[in-house]
Amino acid sequence: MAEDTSRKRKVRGRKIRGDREAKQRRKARKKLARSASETKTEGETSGKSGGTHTQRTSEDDPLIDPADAAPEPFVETDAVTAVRDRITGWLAADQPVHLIGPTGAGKTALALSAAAARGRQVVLSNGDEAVDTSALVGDYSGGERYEEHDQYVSGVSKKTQIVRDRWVDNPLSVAVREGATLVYNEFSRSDPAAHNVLLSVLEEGVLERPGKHGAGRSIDVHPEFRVIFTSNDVEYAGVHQQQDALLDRMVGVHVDYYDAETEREIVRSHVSEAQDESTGDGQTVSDEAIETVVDATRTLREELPIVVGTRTAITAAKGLSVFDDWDGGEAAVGRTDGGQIQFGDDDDLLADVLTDVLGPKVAGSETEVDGMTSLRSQISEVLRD
Ligand SMILES: Nc1ncnc2c1ncn2[C@@H]1O[C@H](COP(=O)(O)OP(=O)(O)OP(=O)(O)O)[C@@H](O)[C@H]1O
Repeated sequence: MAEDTSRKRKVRGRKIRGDREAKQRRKARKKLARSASETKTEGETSGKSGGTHTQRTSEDDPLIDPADAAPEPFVETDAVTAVRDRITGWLAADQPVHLIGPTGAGKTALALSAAAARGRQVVLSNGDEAVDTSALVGDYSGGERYEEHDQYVSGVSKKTQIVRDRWVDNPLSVAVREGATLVYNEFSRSDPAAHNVLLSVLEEGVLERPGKHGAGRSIDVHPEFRVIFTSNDVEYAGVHQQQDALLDRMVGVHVDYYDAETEREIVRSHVSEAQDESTGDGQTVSDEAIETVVDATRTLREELPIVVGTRTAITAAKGLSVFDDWDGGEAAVGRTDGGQIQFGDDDDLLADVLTDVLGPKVAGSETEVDGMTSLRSQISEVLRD
């Protein structure tokens, strides 16, 4: 297997975030933030004596603390920080950013990292056929019971039970109101008509909430509101053609698969994290094994007519860390004295694992068996070269 030297770069300033104590501290902070948000009002009052208010509950609240939004583990090599800095730079220039790239290249991780780096709350939304305007903006959800107290004179008062429709803001409204960073993943999967509301948000700084009655139908966009869109480059062209007017108001940053060294770092960080969580031990897949998996993934990416993203390498490496005693795999791998997986001359185990990982992409068609069989032989062929 040819090593990819063309894109090999010296990696400086590597940093892997992912220490368990820091995670626990962040969880505790998130819990605190949640309990605070339970008493936060939406700012709607009845205007009558005694007053009423609508309380948002923590389940309604899509706001994520920036520390919790930061992906973990997150590797920061020069290649990663270069793209992330482009994104944060455009956000600082008040430009909506659209990350376009192939599946599994790291768009979501970059979007979340860039959003978290702003230090403002983050709101996540996922594009889908079912997403319409109300899924973005909000809707009335059931009745809300509340009491009004009218004090006429001392000792004479009236209590009235009132049930009214309760308006619940959805991700776009919450982000716009709070000045959060909205990460709208795979936005091109949604019907373009749902995005009409985004035009006035981005152009005029006003969000219309079409279904809402009375005052508050439109809200001013908070000056710190920002949005990061992501889309798969194939789907971007093929699923729903979004309005030119919307595309015209965002900048596009292309995200491609990283260089080999960065992909190794990413795989290593995920394998270590998985090991830490399940056994408390450190990395048990050797650097050589990770290098082999990443090289194989990169070669298959070039050779196969299916998408072979960084996620493939991560999953294969995690598989290798548990399947070392698989029948037929013994010739392929062994363990060093330190317990690390080492590859032998035979790549059978690696081919089996990669076939399992990539199988779902070829299965399900009428030629399922042929697909899987030919996938296995193509993988073996690539590994032999
Ligand atoms: N810098 C990074 N550090 C650690 N892991 C990363 C990094 N970048 C990407 N990954 C990991 O690589 C995998 C693919 O990344 P991600 O999900 O962000 O890609 P994507 O382009 O959004 O994929 P999709 O198009 O399928 O949604 C994930 O497991 C992610 O955690």
